[in-house]
Amino acid sequence: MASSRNEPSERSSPRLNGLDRIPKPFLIGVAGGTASGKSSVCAKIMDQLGQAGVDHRQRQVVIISQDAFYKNLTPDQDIKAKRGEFNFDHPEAFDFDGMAQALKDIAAGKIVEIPEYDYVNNCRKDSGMKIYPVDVVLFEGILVFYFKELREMFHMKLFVDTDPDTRLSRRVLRDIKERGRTLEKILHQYTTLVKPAFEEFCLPTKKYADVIIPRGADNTVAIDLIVQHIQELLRPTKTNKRTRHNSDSFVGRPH
Ligand SMILES: Nc1ncnc2c1ncn2[C@@H]1O[C@H](COP(=O)(O)OP(=O)(O)O)[C@@H](O)[C@H]1O
Ligand SMILES: O=c1ccn([C@@H]2O[C@H](COP(=O)(O)O)[C@@H](O)[C@H]2O)c(=O)[nH]1
Repeated sequence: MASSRNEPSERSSPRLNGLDRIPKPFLIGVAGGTASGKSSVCAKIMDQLGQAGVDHRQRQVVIISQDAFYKNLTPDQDIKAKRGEFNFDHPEAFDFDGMAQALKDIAAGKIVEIPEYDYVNNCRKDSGMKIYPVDVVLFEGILVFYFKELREMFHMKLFVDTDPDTRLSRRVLRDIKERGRTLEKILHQYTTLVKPAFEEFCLPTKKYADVIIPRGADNTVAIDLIVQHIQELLRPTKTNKRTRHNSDSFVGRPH
């Protein structure tokens, strides 16, 4: 469960250019199918905002994965998960309340503890990640636009749109290398659960995106434009100097 405290920030680094005038973080949702490149796109955005090499306690941009909010499995579900038969792609698999509370606390400038997820053992790790007050939050996951309350909190919504064959081949390589899976189990889980759930729950949320990014992290033009746009939005001008609230976006486009 995410937890939060009203501790004062222990940091002294300067805020991102101009953000000292904007008290709330800029929340960006990044959705897309499995292995579409959501994490890679977020990493590139963070890099281009000049934050990649910065210590996590000093950072003004943070990436949070929705996967941190998978519910704990019951013993029966755990047995199914080990066989590749538990549906991790269904909205019910996520702790929606935990996600919403964490985002609200981050938006309120609190220090928040986010769980870390262990894909090998299908459970949360004992350790978590402390999120200090930041200027920009990139919240990525397959179903970040599925939950209305969550969706409406984002100031910018990106959908990473990568060809399904490419996604499957990347998922196979990644899950064998990093998530302790066998080819047989990956393909079984993909065809019976991941692909149908993508079509039912993830793909229909593409319509909520402000920007669709074809080819994911390879799309340097789209990423450059998004980074420029973020920097432009966050820079105070004579006309947008007023304080921004989540329900009072100064971004031109209505959601
Ligand atoms: N443009 C790319 N070219 C080659 N491999 C990529 C590319 N983008 C992502 N990958 C790889 O594909 C896998 C999934 O990418 P990732 O960014 O983690 O996707 P997601 O967060 O959507 O699951 C990772 O192993 C990553 O290194
Ligand atoms: O224990 C787990 C948790 C998740 N998954 C799969 O992960 C993807 C979501 O992560 P991406 O980084 O977006 O690919 C989802 O499709 C789940 O099926 C898992 O296999 N096991």
